[in-house]
Amino acid sequence: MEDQPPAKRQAGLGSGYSRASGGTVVLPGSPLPERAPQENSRDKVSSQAQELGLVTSNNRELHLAMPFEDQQIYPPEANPAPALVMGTPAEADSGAGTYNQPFVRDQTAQAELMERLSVFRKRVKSLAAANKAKPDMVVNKQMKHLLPPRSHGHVPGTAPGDVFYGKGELAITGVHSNISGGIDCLGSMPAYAIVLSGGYKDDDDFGKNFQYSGMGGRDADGNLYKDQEWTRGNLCLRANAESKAPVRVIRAKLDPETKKPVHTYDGLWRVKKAEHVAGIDKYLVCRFEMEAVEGHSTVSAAVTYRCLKGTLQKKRLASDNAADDKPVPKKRKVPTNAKRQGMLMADISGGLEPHPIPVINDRDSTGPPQITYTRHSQFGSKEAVSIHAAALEAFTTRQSCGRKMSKALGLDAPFYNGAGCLRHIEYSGIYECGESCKAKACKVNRVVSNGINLPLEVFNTGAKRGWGLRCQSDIRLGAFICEYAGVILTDAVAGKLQQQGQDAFLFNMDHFLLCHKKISPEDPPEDRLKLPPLPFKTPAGASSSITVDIPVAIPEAVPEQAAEPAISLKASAAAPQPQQDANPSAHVEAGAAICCDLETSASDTVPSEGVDTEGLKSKPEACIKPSAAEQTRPAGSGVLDVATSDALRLSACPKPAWKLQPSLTSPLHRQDSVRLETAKAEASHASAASLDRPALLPAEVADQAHHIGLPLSLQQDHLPPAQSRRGSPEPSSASMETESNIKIRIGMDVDSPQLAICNSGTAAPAATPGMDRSSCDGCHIHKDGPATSSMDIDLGQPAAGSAAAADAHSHERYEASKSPGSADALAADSNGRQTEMSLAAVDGSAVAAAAADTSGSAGSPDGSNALAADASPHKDEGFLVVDARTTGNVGRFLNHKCEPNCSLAIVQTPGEGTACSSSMCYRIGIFAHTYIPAMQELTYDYGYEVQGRGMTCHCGTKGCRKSLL
Ligand SMILES: C[S@@+](CC[C@H](N)C(=O)[O-])C[C@H]1O[C@@H](n2cnc3c(N)ncnc32)[C@H](O)[C@@H]1O
Repeated sequence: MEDQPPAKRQAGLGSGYSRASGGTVVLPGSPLPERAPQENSRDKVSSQAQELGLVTSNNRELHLAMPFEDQQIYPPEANPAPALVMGTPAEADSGAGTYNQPFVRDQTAQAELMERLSVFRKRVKSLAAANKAKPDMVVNKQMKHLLPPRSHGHVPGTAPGDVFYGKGELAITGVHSNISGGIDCLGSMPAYAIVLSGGYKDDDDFGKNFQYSGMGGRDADGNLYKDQEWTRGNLCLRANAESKAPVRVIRAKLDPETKKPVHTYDGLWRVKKAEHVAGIDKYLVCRFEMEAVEGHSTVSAAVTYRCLKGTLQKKRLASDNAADDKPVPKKRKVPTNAKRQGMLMADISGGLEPHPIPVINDRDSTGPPQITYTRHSQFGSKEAVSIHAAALEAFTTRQSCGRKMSKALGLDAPFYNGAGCLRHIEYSGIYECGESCKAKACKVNRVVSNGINLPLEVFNTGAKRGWGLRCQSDIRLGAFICEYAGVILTDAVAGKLQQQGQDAFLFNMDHFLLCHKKISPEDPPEDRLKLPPLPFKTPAGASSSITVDIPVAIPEAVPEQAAEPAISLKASAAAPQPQQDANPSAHVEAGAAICCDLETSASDTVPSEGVDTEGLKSKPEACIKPSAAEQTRPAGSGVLDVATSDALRLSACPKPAWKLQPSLTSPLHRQDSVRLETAKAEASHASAASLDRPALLPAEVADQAHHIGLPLSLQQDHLPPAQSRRGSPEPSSASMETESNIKIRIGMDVDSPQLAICNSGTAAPAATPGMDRSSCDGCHIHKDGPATSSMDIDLGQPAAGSAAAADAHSHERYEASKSPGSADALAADSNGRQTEMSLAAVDGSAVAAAAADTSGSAGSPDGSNALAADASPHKDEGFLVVDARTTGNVGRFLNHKCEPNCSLAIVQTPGEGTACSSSMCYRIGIFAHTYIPAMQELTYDYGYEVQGRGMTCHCGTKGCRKSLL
């Protein structure tokens, strides 16, 4: 290497040049850049060029484009630096070199190189004009004999920052001789050059250093399907690490205008570390940590990251944002020219998501869906904000660190594995960490917070489900898909939308409970859903509830004149009660049963306390019958003072289909009350016949209630065939009553209520007027035993033909609420069109108000007849609903399938980057609960398991329930 002043850098010229970021791109077939003749090499070059016909008409030689005019690593011209020193002979043999001197380009060699490149370009151009396939490969083969021998270090004549168009040009100049592979090497010698294209998941580019994954074991999409081995290129690169021989690095990126790859020679780099580690695809990867050789390298792509894909791009963007102190990724430039067939929009997110989300319709002429895209939910009202804030505050153990929080709650954290996938897909409550958590383990606990990381696309399903969502790549089990974002509304506002039939895009925030795998109550507790407690405790004045739609099994058809269903209460387990709880005037011994037989007739008068409680005390092992006066009311009701120990059983009478099996760990107190209400509604034959959908059985109701914090258990005694989980009820005759709706409200002043409540579901045999209680097999009352609680029993039955009766023909609403101050209440009632279970945190008065509210006009002041005439939709000011009708994200495009591939979880994340006014935020996360191959529609179970307004399900799965709300 001789001492030479650095060459004057020259920008690309001419009409055939397009600018790539930071440099000049020389395109094949374009006029080559011209420059003024140079004294030192022109004659020689010109004669050769003349020979080859590679000189311009004005006798000028051709040159490589010389980008990076603002290049820092070159010494200023005024102060020429010594030439490159290749180190000691030994080092030179190994290719190591010291590279301790600044770089200087060899101009003579540059001219020779340029000449060769010119020939190459000309030939490629002519072959391309003749439509020859892969002209660069062909010409490369033809000119192979002109290639210099492979060597380490800079190829004489090149300089960091030089731009080449295609691997053919890299090969013909000797910068990277392997025209098809990423690693240029021979045998087991240290590698000469690598191309960093950013196409592999395990690559990661941080500019001045990067991580390079080895060769082999990949399928056509770049996914690993087997372990990489220390052979061929991997072995050679490891030799670089051992010998310190530098590697030429070429970064590939797409030219933004031509969309064709542009290769930039980024100079010399060393392999700092070579290791065999588990990659993202779980197979072993040969991974190389690369670092730049100071003064001999540049970072051409660091400013654009266009060569990076997927997680790499996201990581780069994330680190960029962190550096810029911006919480959300930079807005991307949305590509405008759609290439894919049927692509209606290149990116429905308008650049807000890290990946473009195209809208594809290759089936018909339907236009793209019109929505205002939002990455995160926004609050629709101040009320929604305060309910949300109250729910958050309710977590007294709330800590800013999601990991600490989950520990405090005894949850099975960490929630995510190293690849950001849920460790258990049945998680339903997840606490993520924020930016303030600095621990390494906290950093992986930010999956929903980090946002969408999959190449999703909206597409026309063409299967009567409208638009749907799918992913262009395979999705791993437990991977986060997206959140369900929209405008957060209060239950009250959502109820109105629901009344107007505008509920297709409403998502109840506690709906997730139904979207999870249901586990039998017989399963041991440890196998059940791993749920965190939900916000029961609410600051005074605030109100929050969790609402779940729960359909209930439709009982057998009932003759029209059938009257009263019966309910029996039975204390089934004996255990000593604390003496202070004993009530000498009214108690029932543990193991006793209470049978309530209340006759009903049409009347608007609904006494709330009509049961002869004295009779209960004095007539053990007898059924209670209402007084003659009470028989005129439409629904029986009453209060029973019941002694119970640590278990209480409520069973249908006379032939129970389901039993209530509360297993109280704490004794009930005297002021506790259990209210049972039942109502029958008359339905037309048509309605009954249309009940083609099985309902959620009470066991599931209780099971789910258990999982949201009221641990319930149920026993199924006799399940009528008509009520099987997936079966359909028997159609009734025209004059039949089709169901019995039962409202149950249980209040307890205990800290850990454990109650099981179940709809008896046996209206037919129980609802015969004047039924002899002797048919109440096994119903008996014991007088003895401590009285520790009281029960209100309401058996409500709306008048035949009333609006309530007409509307409440197929659904029941279950509501569980707990007041912070006094009583926990669990109630089930009929609410007409909607069947719901809600877990509400309200103050004491709100409980009463809610009860009165749901009771409709026939409700008594104390709400005891809450069920009877209620035909209105959900009226409680409960929890929150996400409305994605017009404002939302891709979550709104996931359709329902009865056998879905995704499930949902409530995720509490830091409020950073969201519209949350508080520091934390509830979000609905959608996760893959199975491995999902690319392009398969992403779906979840909407959870509507009872027939609603008759929308037919078109999910097409084997287990389709045929209907969705
Ligand atoms: C949350 S949106 C899903 C996106 C919707 N497909 C679209 O085109 O925008 C819910 C609506 O999609 C339709 N849908 C979803 N799953 C369905 C299914 N399995 N069968 C029939 N329609 C379905 C229904 O119209 C439903 O009200």
